[in-house]
This record gives sequence, C-alpha cells and structure tokens, in this order.
Amino acid sequence: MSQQIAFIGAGNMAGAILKGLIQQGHPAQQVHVSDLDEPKLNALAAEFTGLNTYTDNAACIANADVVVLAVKPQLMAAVCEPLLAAQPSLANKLIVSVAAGIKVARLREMLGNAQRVVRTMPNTPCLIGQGMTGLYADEQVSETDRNAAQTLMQAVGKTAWVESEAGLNHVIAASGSAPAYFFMFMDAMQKSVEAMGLDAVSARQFVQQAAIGSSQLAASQMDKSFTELTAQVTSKGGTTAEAVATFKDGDLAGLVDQALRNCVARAEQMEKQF
Ligand SMILES: NC(=O)C1=CN([C@@H]2O[C@H](COP(=O)(O)OP(=O)(O)OC[C@H]3O[C@@H](n4cnc5c(N)ncnc54)[C@H](O)[C@@H]3O)[C@@H](O)[C@H]2O)C=CC1
Ligand SMILES: O=C(O)[C@@H]1CCC=N1
Repeated sequence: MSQQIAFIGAGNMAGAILKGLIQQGHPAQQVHVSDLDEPKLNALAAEFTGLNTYTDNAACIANADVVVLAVKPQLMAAVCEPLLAAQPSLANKLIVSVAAGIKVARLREMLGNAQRVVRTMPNTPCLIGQGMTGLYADEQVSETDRNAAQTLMQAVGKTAWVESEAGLNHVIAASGSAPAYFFMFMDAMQKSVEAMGLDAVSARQFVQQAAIGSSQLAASQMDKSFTELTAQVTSKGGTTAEAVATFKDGDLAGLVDQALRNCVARAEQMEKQF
C-alpha cells in the first residue's frame, strides 16, 4: 500500500511535487496537504479528486508516514512548533524538507530532535515530471529513509545525493533557482526579437523550442562539454559568432558566476537567520 504523504504548505513547490506524485499514480486519497489559504486548497481539491486538504497542520500530519515541509524558510520555526506540540514524538514519520537555507541540525531543533530528516532541493520543473532534486541526509538517517525520500522525489524527476550539506547550497544555485535564470534569458531573447519585428506568438515559440531542443541535444551528447556544443553552432565568420562575441565582451560568464555566488551567499545567510 502507498504511503500516506503529508505536505505542509500548498504553494509552488508542494503543488508541483504533489501533482507529479498523483500524476505518477500515487492515490490522491493518500496525499494530505495543509495551508492557510483555503482557495488554494479548494483549487487543488477540485483538480485532484480524493486529495485530503486541511487548514490545521497538525491534523494534516496525524496519520502521515512522510511529512514534506514546504513553507517559506522564514515561517518554518513557527510552523514546526505546533506540529511538535501535537505530536511530541515524530519518530514514526520521515521528515522531508524542501526549504532553502535551513540545515538539518536546525530542522531537528525545531522538531524536538526528530532523527529522520532528509533535506532536499527540488525545482519547479517537478510540475511536469522533469524536476531535478538534490538530496542530503547525515549518517543518523537510515538507508530505508534515504530510499523513501529519493523515491518520493523521483516521482517528479531526476535525483542526486550530495555528500556534504554545503553541497546543497550549490544545488540551489545550479538547479533549484536555475529555472528563473533560464526564463529570464528566454524572456530577454523574446523581447529582443519582438522589438525587431517578430510577432509575439512566433517569438515565444522559436525561443522556447530552441531552449527545449538545445537542452535535449545536450542531454543526448553527454560526451560533449557545453563549450563544445557552443562551438558546434558557431560558424567561423557567421552569425552566432557575433552574438557569442557580444556575450563574451559583456562578460556573461562573470555575471553568471557572480549571480550564482550571490545565490549561495544568500542561502548561507538564511542558515544563520532562520
Ligand atoms: N519555488 C521554488 O522554485 C522552490 C522552492 N523551494 C522551497 O520551497 C519552500 C516553499 O516555497 P514555494 O513553494 O515557492 O512558496 P509558496 O509561497 O508558493 O508556498 C508556501 C505556502 O505555504 C503556505 N503557508 C504559509 N503559512 C503557512 C502555515 N502557517 N501553515 C501552512 N501553510 C502555510 C502559503 O499560503 C503558501 O501556499 C521554500 O522553503 C523554498 O525555499 C525549494 C526549491 C525550489
Ligand atoms: O528562491 C528561493 O529561495 C527558492 C529556493 C530555490 C528556488 N526558490
């Protein structure tokens, strides 16, 4: 029988994971989700017949085997306190956090020294089963629990473990936050060609399919580096060379490096803050 899985918070991330899970065949009747936002819960309940919704977090986790903590990091402590008050021992539950910037030790502190804690860093492509999730657990977490957390996230995409907790912050920069970078890049491209005269629908279609095709091509040619794949497109004296040179002149790589370092720095700051 499938596990009872409870989500605390029904936002972007929980919504993405629970949709993926149910679309993969996990019975909606065995998925529980709580939020303060009733219209959000009602929309999910209308989409997934049988889904259990709650405005009381403690009720949501009462019979859960797995609890996915999916609220904003700054709310995590306030959300965990009543959970612990209602269920002083969380030993019978595997806790999976998707929150950025809250370390395992801090989560344990919030949850009365709950041992079974796995930290994950998914991304929004989980919504369509194309997610990438980094996972981290320390030596106190059993193989069974590691496997359960990984299986949960595999329902919505690919997964990979990181060996150190600091590595999870690099996963945030490389993957958790990354959809935003790609969307920004695509948006800038769309706006540029629209400004030059391509209609909006075509601009979106060409940019989007170029992005999909490029990432699938890269995935199909793992023996080639991104630099080599760039060279494949770039004819000497041709059009791409002009665009590539413009990016180099503007130090695109330096800007990207700075953005990712700032992303990690914010995660480290959050680890101290929350
Ligand atoms: N959005 C993303 O791309 C990613 C987000 N994350 C992490 O996922 C977590 C959630 O982020 P999002 O889903 O983007 O945020 P969100 O704002 O979309 O969702 C959070 C939900 O929590 C609800 N909430 C607020 N207070 C609550 C309470 N006391 N009890 C129950 N629910 C409550 C809100 O109403 C909201 O629906 C964060 O910790 C974030 O670091 C991780 C990876 C990617
Ligand atoms: O922006 C954030 O803090 C979260 C973590 C990764 C994506 N969204």
